[in-house]
Amino acid sequence: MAANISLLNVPSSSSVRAHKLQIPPFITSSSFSAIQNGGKCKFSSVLACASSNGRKPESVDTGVKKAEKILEQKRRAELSARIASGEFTVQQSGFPSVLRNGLSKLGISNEILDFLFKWAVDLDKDYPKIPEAKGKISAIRSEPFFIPLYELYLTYGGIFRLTFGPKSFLIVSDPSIAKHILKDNPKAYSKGILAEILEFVMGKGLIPADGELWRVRRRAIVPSLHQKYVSAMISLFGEATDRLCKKLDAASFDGQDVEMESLFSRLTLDIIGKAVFNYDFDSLTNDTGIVEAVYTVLREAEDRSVAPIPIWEIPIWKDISPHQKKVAAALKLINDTLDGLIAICKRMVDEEDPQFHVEYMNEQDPSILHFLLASGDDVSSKQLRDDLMTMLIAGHETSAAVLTWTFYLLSKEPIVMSKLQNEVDCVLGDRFPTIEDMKKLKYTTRVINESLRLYPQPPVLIRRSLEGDMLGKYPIERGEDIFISIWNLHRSPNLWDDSDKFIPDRWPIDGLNPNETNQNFCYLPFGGGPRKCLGDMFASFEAIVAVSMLVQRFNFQVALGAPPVGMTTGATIHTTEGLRMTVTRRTRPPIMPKLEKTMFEVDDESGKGSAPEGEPQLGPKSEVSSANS
Ligand code: HEM
Repeated sequence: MAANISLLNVPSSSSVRAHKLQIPPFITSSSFSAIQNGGKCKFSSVLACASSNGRKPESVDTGVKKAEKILEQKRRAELSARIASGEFTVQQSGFPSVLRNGLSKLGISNEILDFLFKWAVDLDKDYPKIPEAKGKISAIRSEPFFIPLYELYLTYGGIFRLTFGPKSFLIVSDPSIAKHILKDNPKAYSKGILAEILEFVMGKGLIPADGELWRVRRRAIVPSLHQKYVSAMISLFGEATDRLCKKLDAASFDGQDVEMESLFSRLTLDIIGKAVFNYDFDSLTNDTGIVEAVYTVLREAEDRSVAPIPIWEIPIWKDISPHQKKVAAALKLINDTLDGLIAICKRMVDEEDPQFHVEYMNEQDPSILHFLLASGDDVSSKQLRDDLMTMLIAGHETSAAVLTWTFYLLSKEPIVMSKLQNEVDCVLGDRFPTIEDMKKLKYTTRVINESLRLYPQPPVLIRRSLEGDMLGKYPIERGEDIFISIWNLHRSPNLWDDSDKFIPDRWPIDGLNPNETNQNFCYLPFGGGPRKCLGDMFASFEAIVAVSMLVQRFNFQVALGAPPVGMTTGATIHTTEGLRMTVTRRTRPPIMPKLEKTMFEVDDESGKGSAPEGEPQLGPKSEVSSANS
């Protein structure tokens, strides 16, 4: 997560979500308090209709596509007109942070620099100014926040300042600036608002943690996701997906439609529970107290992120509010469960006297928790719990969202679907996928690469500058809140041909697996630099296994009469009203095995699987826009 926080796909609440606020969980300022979501995304490329996936005659599909296009053009024209009319007004700002940077490097404290530079602002007139968009709250009402940011990006470019009343944010959509923040100078940035919001649930877990604590925890956790562990996870993914298939089988037999988003949320919860701390939520089968508790906490994180007043911080409130009491009870249940699992695992490790080595794995319990304890990880139970909770959230909602949007996209492109099914039939026939199949399921991987391009989870990354820095040609000062819009990077018409279209073939089938490095930071579904997602290979394989097994066995169509599939967001992108599909059993596929080349390789020193890096492949346009120019 998501910033893979999110939080937010609570199966029972998709209709509630539709009416939730549309700002990310990290924007808590009261200046945003008035932002309300009208409930439907107007971005027409995500409107689905029951006629997709070849269900109705071609002419209806074409008509719908035309209507969508017209709506999209109209919406864009309206926003452009508002920008032109001055609803967003360009202003100038900037700070002499080059000088400040130099003084900082000489060891002058930030307090002194802050004092000095209050008086020095006027000296800064020679520096270029970051374009500034002044926003009205109404401008981003009724849409997921990253959609208006996209429109503003088209107007203001790869870096601009967005000011709402007293609050201002830098919006970065330029690959070279994103690279600078994430990879070249990451020490100058913290997780900022994100850490503040997530504290109640993740504590000092790996996502919100900064500085030395983050370094120590990352060094301890990364080795646990070694190649052997990830390979062992393939059967876990397969077994969990098989349970989902059984559910779909029953629904298809009964002629019932299914809401796929909530099922994917349960699938990935079951997987991550086993993978991280060997706990079987079994949420695909049961609604136990602990599953409900997990969703209560996730929902609370979302609610807190958009609440106008942090009412939960009022000491007495949490004791008298029934809702806050429920949240506290849910958190306690999860924490107690995690403490219990840690205690059980500690006993197991004590009894087994493990011969610890780099690819250590307990066959009965291959979980990350077991690895950490066996490694002698010297950490408090509270820190361990925070890390486990962080991975639970990070690896749950992100993966669920990827599967949801992949099936949504597939439902709109029957040709892609049949090509995908063809590959799966050839590679798998009717058996479960194995680790060897991961490199053979090339088109499946491309489908997921492309889905991650169009629906990045999360759509923005959050940072706060810890010192003055240069972003492109612009100086910035300490304390700037920054959103790196992955959505904008992934959909930029300057960077991609047919940027809004779902074209898995844009990624050469025998090319390298695309990642931020070989795509020059135009494509960064797992972030980049030292804080890159550590579950990238885990998540990629999880998606490949789930997608391949599902399309191997079923055909999927958006259900007739299903509500349009709009977007809403916490940190990952959710649908507004779920993804209702009609699922039908496929006839047994023929078995035609073949295919050879490797798409994923083992990552060097970390021992963690990762996509290989290399020269840029076809994907983004070769021209990379830059705010430096
Ligand atoms: C498709 C699924 C996933 C996506 C799209 C995804 C995406 C991301 C992204 C973009 C980041 C960088 C955040 C930032 O720089 O602010 C991140 C970080 C992280 N992810 Fe993932 N993630 C996924 C699955 C997972 C899984 C399965 C796990 C755990 C097994 C995981 C654990 C983490 C952790 C712990 C971090 C924080 C790393 C750090 O700050 O050092 N993610 N993820």
